Amino acid sequence: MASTSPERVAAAETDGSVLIRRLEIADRERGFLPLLSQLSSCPDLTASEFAACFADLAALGDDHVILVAEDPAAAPGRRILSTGCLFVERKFLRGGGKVGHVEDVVVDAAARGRGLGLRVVRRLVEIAKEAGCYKVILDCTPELRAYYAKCGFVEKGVQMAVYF
Ligand SMILES: CC(=O)SCCNC(=O)CCNC(=O)[C@H](O)C(C)(C)COP(=O)(O)OP(=O)(O)OC[C@H]1O[C@@H](n2cnc3c(N)ncnc32)[C@H](O)[C@@H]1OP(=O)(O)O
Repeated sequence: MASTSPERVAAAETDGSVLIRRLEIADRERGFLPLLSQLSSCPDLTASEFAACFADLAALGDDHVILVAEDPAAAPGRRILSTGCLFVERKFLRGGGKVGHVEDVVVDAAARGRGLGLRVVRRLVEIAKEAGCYKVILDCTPELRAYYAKCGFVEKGVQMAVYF
């Protein structure tokens, strides 16, 4: 995840106004946590708590990729418009195969309907393919079936969970 990782994948792409790139530590000041709170509970982290979490995830290298979509023209604290995460799970199955898990996809409420969610998820799927994953999976609510179908996913199986 960290921009300092030697095995970092080249994730950046731009349409001229919004840049999609990997999460940077400075994104705490650009609205990353308030954006995540539009998806689920995401209490604020101090700068040092954020840095510690960033370092833990950065240690996973290209097995944990967090993308953000940044609008450099927006107000400084509201520049991160979208995010999504890819976790690469390594297996003994399939000759030491890899499975990509897409998690924590969210677009700022004011920026929805502009194709940002599609761009972020498609880029995550490309990264998973480039990493050698044989499939990419995710969990979502029934209401999001059509959105993820637009992103190239097909329905498969049933989600089960134990919450603590
Ligand atoms: C694995 C997970 O993380 S699941 C959690 C997903 N996140 C959330 O539910 C958080 C709240 N919602 C959001 O952040 C956004 O609404 C998202 C991420 C679901 C969609 O992001 P957007 O940027 O608005 O979607 P985007 O504009 O890229 O839409 C792409 C296509 O999907 C369609 N679409 C978008 N949202 C939906 C929806 N809820 N239901 C059906 N179709 C949808 C769009 O109409 C568009 O179709 P088109 O290309 O034919 O015009």
